[in-house]
Amino acid sequence: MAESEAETPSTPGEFESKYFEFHGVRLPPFCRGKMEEIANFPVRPSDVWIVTYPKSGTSLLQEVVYLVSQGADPDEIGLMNIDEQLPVLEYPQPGLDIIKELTSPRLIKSHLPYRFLPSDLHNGESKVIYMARNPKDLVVSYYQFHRSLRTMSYRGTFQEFCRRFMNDKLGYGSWFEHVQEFWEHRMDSNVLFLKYEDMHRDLVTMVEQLARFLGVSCDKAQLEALSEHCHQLVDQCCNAEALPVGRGRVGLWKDIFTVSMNEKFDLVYKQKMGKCGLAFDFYL
Ligand SMILES: Nc1ncnc2c1ncn2[C@@H]1O[C@H](COP(=O)(O)O)[C@@H](OP(=O)(O)O)[C@H]1O
Ligand SMILES: CCc1ccc(OS(=O)(=O)O)cc1
Repeated sequence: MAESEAETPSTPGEFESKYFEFHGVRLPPFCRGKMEEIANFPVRPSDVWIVTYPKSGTSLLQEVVYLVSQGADPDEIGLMNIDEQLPVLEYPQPGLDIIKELTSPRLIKSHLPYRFLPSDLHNGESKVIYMARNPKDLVVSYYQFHRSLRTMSYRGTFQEFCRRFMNDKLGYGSWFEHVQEFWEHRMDSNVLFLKYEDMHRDLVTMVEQLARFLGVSCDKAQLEALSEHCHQLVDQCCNAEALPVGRGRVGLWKDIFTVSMNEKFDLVYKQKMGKCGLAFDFYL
């Protein structure tokens, strides 16, 4: 989705006008007119859905899920266009009609909040993997993404962007509601709730969890090989020489947040996350 730098700056008004409100949630323009069709989208028992708030490590998770479920080689994954294999439900391309016709088993991604997903998913019709990322690294990542996206051409400061995030005024709505809604469904038999930081902290346990959830049977040696392959995928991004140092690492927010911004953020975090019991690693 990332596009090149915009030539014309986007004023706050222009930026606002790019979104639309759906049941009180700010959604990107490409979701307009298809929310009802999405609610009625036919889900299959063999589907695997990957759901995240944007910039939660969706690409990495899709590679790991693909590897665990299909047993593919990590080098092969690097060469193929994996995004083509795992469409995003609400994106204009390939679109709902094409996704409906894909052969089983389908792997489908979405950034939509739980309540806007196909109602079949609420009825436990297929497996849903949700991944959450600590909101400080996420907001930095989402800001960088908005700066590089021509259609959004965001030219505000990080401070202003962070304020929008804390006030739930970004595309796909409130991060706080997004994660808490899924957290409330973490015990549903068709839901697996994961955290991005755990991919960096304890990938082996995550691979085990994924294999169990997806019904992939493997012995200890196979599990070790799978985990080793998944490590390669994490390294390909976070230690890639071509990328800015430390992309995707946990705790990079510390270089961007000011002390006062951090204090304000912690206050909002405490207010909005309340006593939900969901905790994140902000450093590793
Ligand atoms: N193997 C991988 N491939 C792509 N992105 C990865 C990755 N490992 C970690 N990431 C990180 O995941 C974030 C993007 O999330 P998403 O895939 O949901 O858009 C980026 O964070 P940063 O912007 O903090 O570097 C990116 O660096
Ligand atoms: C701000 C609009 C937008 C567009 C696309 C997104 O998804 S992704 O991060 O490229 O997967 C998120 C937000």
